[in-house]
Amino acid sequence: MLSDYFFEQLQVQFDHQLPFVAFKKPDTTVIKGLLQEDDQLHYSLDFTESGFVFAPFDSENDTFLLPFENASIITHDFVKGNSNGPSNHIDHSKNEQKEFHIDLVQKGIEAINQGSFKKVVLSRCEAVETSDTNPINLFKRLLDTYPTAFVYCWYHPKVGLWLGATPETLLSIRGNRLKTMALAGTQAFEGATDVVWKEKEREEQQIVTDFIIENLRESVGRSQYSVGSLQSSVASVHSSDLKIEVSEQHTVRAGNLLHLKTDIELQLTSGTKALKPILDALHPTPAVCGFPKHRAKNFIIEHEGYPREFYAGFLGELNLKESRTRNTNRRNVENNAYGVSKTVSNLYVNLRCMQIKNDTVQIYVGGGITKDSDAELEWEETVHKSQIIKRVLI
Ligand SMILES: C=C(O[C@H]1C=CC=C(C(=O)O)[C@@H]1O)C(=O)O
Repeated sequence: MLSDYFFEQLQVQFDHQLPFVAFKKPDTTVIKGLLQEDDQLHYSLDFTESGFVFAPFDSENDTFLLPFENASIITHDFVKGNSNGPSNHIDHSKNEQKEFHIDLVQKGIEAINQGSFKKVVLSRCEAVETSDTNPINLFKRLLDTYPTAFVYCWYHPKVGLWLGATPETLLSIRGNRLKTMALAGTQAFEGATDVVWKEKEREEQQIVTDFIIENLRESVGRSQYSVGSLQSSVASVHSSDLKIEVSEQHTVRAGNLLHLKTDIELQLTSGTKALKPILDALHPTPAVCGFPKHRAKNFIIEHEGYPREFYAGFLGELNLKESRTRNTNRRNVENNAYGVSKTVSNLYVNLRCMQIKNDTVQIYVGGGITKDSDAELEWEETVHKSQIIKRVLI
């Protein structure tokens, strides 16, 4: 029984096989739903459109859009329910899966040793049987279990049904402020976050940070950056000399896992706001693909043995017009008359996700491979990651 009206509307939309997306951002308590009134497919061609974007791992494939102007927007205040907690789901990853993945990782390490690339992210897709594939129930369980993730449910009858709870932001732009992150390196969370990281994970994450800085520098403009400056005050920005602020590597928790993260921010100048060059330069980052990008991507497409589709793609609000009152100080009556309008994009990397197809759940999980990887441990890492989704299955 779906008692809540918000969730009932999603269910009706799904029953009528009409497109919708529902999502909650990590820093909010509001769940938003966009319900499209017909089943027409819309595309994003150059990221100038306005709507909820759903982009694949491989940018050669179509990027879909649920345009704001074609959707009814509904919202709901998130109140944590009691549907989280260990599920009854029995975890038996198949042996053939393990052999295939270990073999794949070994091939990746060989290619690295032969100088083909420095890092590659190798993944697998696991089909899991569950007694409840209702997307609205699964969405509710994801919301309850992962309150600090970007949690979503995306459906289009002509494309498919995807859900996830991702810890990774690809890009967030609010007005002139651009924020992103390098997230990589994994260990199991065992009660403490002040853990020691091995050189392998530090290097794997540093590759992502360096790639993002270098590609922002090229796509946004000439820049300089300083490590560890995010806490300090922002220096004044010269129009032709962008300053990229980069935090130290630090540990963050995502469900049963810990990752290494670096926050990266910069101020855009007018004339550098087109999203396409930035997204083309960044996506897919070495957190989900590898370095150098094209060689790693070719290796993935050739060897993984399944199409990633939207796993490791990105999704979120694109060019949303946000209006705010400039000044809430009652005495400053004159300024109250002016509203401030900003264009906002909040895009997330589609990780810790599942696709529901023919009443089966397909879980997508991967991990970064470097010269120091151990194939057995890389397999274990994907098992840990798969538990994030399995925890909401019954
Ligand atoms: C590719 C995935 O995670 C990425 C994000 C964080 C840590 C990762 C890692 O340790 O390999 C991956 O780069 C995934 O969850 O499928």
